[in-house]
Amino acid sequence: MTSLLSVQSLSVSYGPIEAVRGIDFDIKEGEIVAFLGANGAGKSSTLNALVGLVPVTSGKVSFKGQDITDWPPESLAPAGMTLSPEGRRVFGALSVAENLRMGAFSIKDKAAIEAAWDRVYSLFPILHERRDQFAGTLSGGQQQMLAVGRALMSSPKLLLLDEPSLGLAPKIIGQVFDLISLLRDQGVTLAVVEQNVSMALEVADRGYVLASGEIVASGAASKLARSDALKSAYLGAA
Ligand SMILES: Nc1ncnc2c1ncn2[C@@H]1O[C@H](COP(=O)(O)OP(=O)(O)OP(=O)(O)O)[C@@H](O)[C@H]1O
Repeated sequence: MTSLLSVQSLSVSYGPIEAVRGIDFDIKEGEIVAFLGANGAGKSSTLNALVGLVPVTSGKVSFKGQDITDWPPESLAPAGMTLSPEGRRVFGALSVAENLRMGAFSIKDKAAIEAAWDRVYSLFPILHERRDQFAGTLSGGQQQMLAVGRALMSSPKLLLLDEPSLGLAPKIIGQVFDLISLLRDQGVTLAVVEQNVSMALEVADRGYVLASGEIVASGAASKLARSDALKSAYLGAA
């Protein structure tokens, strides 16, 4: 399998804080890759740097064989990579349909936008039912569907999901992981940051464990699930 995304020596700093310290990883076409680690390990900073939401301090990011390091966020969706951010960040005062429309900002063709809406509504019929409702009035689970739906509007090749199950009821969490598998079956490659380690490793092919901005373990999900490095990363001992 060829690498869809290849990252070399990626570092991200916020002033004096080194959030990500020279990490290397790759994501192959068709994979689900989990990024795990305790709070503050650098997972969100990593995903945000991939889509240009925070600056890359040093290192190189290649997507589909092209150097995309330092590309601005608005050029990543048309290139085929989108992020569903932590905390959903839906626009509460806009309707469901308008939120989705924003995910298709780079699509000019009206028929293509309609097709994208149809695709998302067929994945999430509840969003179709509530398409004219303010997004702020949706439940947490529905807002999460909307955030994922918005990221899917540009038909990404690679979808980055930051904490998709955060704050959701246990019953809904299962649906989120079912969705991740379904999207992969539909040809989307996924990188998933998750605190729900066991469910993430059940659905993922591979994983990377971060601690203090470094990768401390990586490998097949089944192997990682049993690894001591994973346990130490959460106990803060890695
Ligand atoms: N905008 C910011 N300004 C300053 N420091 C930041 C900023 N964002 C993150 N950090 C710091 O960078 C480090 C890594 O944070 P990051 O959010 O990437 O970790 P994380 O693994 O995603 O954790 P969490 O699950 O809590 O989001 C932490 O020390 C955090 O406090």
